[in-house]
Amino acid sequence: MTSKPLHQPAPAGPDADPAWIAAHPRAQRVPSKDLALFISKGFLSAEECAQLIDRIDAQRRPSTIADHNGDGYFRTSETCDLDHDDAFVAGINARLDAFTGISTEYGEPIQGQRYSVGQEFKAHTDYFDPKGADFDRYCAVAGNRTWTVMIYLDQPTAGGATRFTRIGKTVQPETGKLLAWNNRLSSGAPNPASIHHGMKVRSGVKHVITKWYRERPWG
Ligand SMILES: O=C(O)CCC(=O)C(=O)O
Ligand SMILES: [Fe+2]
Repeated sequence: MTSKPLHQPAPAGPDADPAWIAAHPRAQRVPSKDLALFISKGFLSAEECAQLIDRIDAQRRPSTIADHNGDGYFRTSETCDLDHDDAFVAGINARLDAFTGISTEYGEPIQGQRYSVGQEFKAHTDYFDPKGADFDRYCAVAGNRTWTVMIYLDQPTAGGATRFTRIGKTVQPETGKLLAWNNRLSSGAPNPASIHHGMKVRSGVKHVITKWYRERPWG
């Protein structure tokens, strides 16, 4: 069943309003004074998740990271750039924009990530370090990342949780479950409390989609 969690019309501005997200009938805010983090179970149906998994498995490549720190095992998953000319993908993208209330031009294209047993993405932030060597390369045009939206497409039989290490919150993968968080402080500066770890899959496989919004229009 496809959920209809949104109240309309979406504001479609450059930034998300946490109060507006919190008002979605199926969104819950995780109690934390340091991070605006929301969970919405059943955002996608199992059928929609399966369709995305098929596309990710067909187009995956090794994942990469910015500001490489010398640890070749930091992010061992595979990544897929989903094709937004595909009407199904474009439809999911529009629903994520409607969930956040952010205007579509601020969004990067949705990516897929796939983790098999032993793969992980160690603790990191989704924003780019303004002092990092790769900042200009990734942020000169659109600015830094603002909000992250992520959806679990399946459930590994063991492992694969997302652990927000600074705020002490661990989220278990569940088919169709959406997470959304603000990577900035109210000042607009990056929020170090957004650090999170895509933990090792111990058994089974894990697929997610990730979408990041930017300070300025993308591309
Ligand atoms: O797979 C996860 O649980 C986290 C993924 C993630 O943090 C990312 O792709 O930036
Ligand atoms: Fe991340």
